[in-house]
Amino acid sequence: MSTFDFSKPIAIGNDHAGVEYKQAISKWLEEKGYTVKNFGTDVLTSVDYPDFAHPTASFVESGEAAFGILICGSANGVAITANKHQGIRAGLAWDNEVAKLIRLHNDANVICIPARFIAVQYAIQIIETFINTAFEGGRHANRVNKIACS
Ligand SMILES: O=C(CO)[C@H](O)[C@H](O)[C@H](O)COP(=O)(O)O
Repeated sequence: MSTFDFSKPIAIGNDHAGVEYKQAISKWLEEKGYTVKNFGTDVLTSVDYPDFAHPTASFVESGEAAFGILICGSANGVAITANKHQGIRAGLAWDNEVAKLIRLHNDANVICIPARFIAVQYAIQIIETFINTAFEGGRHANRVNKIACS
């Protein structure tokens, strides 16, 4: 069961390593009836991932998105960048189990996909798992509430 508000768009951002994955993921999401807002580059020319991860994260942080998807080569650059935003909990997901855990335990609102390490169809499966998993709360809520630093 998803707890995301799909009256809002899904924000998606990527660098040059994530262009093709962004296109395939966006197509799949739109075919499923979701609205996607693109903050990523659409060309393969080398770019700097923070220029795309920050705007994506800002849109999620402002409450305008259901959640965010970020894609780069290893997913680390975009995850590190997004997690600089106070309202963002960005989790790196390379398989279904981890995608489930970043929702169940961490209430992640951004999923970061490593395009150079997993197949595109598997990336789509991972995102489907993320969408269909709700935060478990309980002991995890105490921990999530302690993440923010002043
Ligand atoms: O930032 C990253 C790793 O932390 C991303 O994987 C980038 O996509 C990667 O660094 C880009 O590398 P490139 O050699 O400039 O294509």
